[in-house]
Amino acid sequence: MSETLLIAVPSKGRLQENADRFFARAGLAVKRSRGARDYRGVIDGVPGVEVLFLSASEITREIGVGAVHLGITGEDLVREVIPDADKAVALVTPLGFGGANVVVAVPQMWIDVRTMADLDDVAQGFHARHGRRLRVATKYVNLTRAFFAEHAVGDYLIVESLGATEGTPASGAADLIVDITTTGATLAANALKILDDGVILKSEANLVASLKAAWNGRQRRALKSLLDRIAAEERARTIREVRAVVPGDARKIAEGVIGRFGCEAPYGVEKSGPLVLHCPVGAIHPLAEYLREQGAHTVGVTQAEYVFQARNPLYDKVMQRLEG
Ligand SMILES: Nc1ncnc2c1ncn2[C@@H]1O[C@H](COP(=O)(O)OP(=O)(O)OP(=O)(O)O)[C@@H](O)[C@H]1O
Ligand SMILES: O=P(O)(O)OC[C@H]1O[C@H](OP(=O)(O)OP(=O)(O)O)[C@H](O)[C@@H]1O
Ligand SMILES: [Mg+2]
Repeated sequence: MSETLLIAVPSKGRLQENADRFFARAGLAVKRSRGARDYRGVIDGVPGVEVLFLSASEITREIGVGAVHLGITGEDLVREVIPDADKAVALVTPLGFGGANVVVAVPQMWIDVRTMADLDDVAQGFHARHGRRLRVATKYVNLTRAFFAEHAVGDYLIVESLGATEGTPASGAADLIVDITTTGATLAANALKILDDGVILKSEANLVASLKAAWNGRQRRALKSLLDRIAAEERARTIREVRAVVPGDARKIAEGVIGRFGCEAPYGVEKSGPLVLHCPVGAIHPLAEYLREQGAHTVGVTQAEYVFQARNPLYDKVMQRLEG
């Protein structure tokens, strides 16, 4: 393999646009090389990185065998496609898009079937009544097998489906399905309902690192350089910078709000202030209220573009998994 770090990025489908936006947010300009090799690209200003444009399912396979170092793909695909995924990959960070649940859904007409236990009852009597086993249409064969085994449902047959899975109960090709859903519109249009305990996985797009790939020093440095920008953007997005001047000892107030609101004082606090805090987005309003109760005249809140920290939790996570 070459010396470069290979990162696989969705080239089409519903993850592509969001993946482009994710890189842009982190200040990473992904450039497609022109000409015959335009399924490859580079990232401006980050040497030693090569980008591959693939479909989400191809990305997942490549990560699983260690043919690429990093990729963006759905957790559903990771768990379905990669054997022993927990050992083969590190989920570096969830990306906040591509959200979808993998679910067990049955015809709405099956009014007595609400849970996996009910489904087991149906499965057990099914062969005697119909002369064949219950059929489950899905492309998530491995997730289905594992989930049904967990619920001790054994008497069924998987019908592999590569598209229009939701239509198979109506067409008679299957009795129920396991598929991915976001809005539920496709299930509803096909008169299917999700079992009460039938959510197999809540998935979203992740930045995923392969633990099977060869990671030499140059590739690790390139990873650090990428994750440095990604972590700084993530930190900036999830906190707000809060400024205030309080009467009295600012260090005491800082101590209080750090415990109470989950804030940090990243630049330290002098006795005479001012307070500069990094606080979780959800804590901003109660914090602003509190600081005014403590005598602050004005509380300013801004969103940083990047917050670079000495330790990079994303890089550390990958290194721990590689070395552990
Ligand atoms: N409503 C949804 N339906 C399907 N996939 C979704 C949905 N929402 C998010 N996703 C994510 O997108 C992934 C699939 O993306 P997409 O269908 O665009 O590519 P793909 O299935 O890999 O393409 P192909 O099958 O052509 O190789 C899913 O595995 C899932 O992680
Ligand atoms: O719950 P909903 O919001 O209705 O979304 C779910 C549907 O979207 C996906 O199909 P997609 O459009 O990707 O077509 P595909 O089956 O060809 O991948 C998925 O396979 C479901 O059929
Ligand atoms: Mg699809």
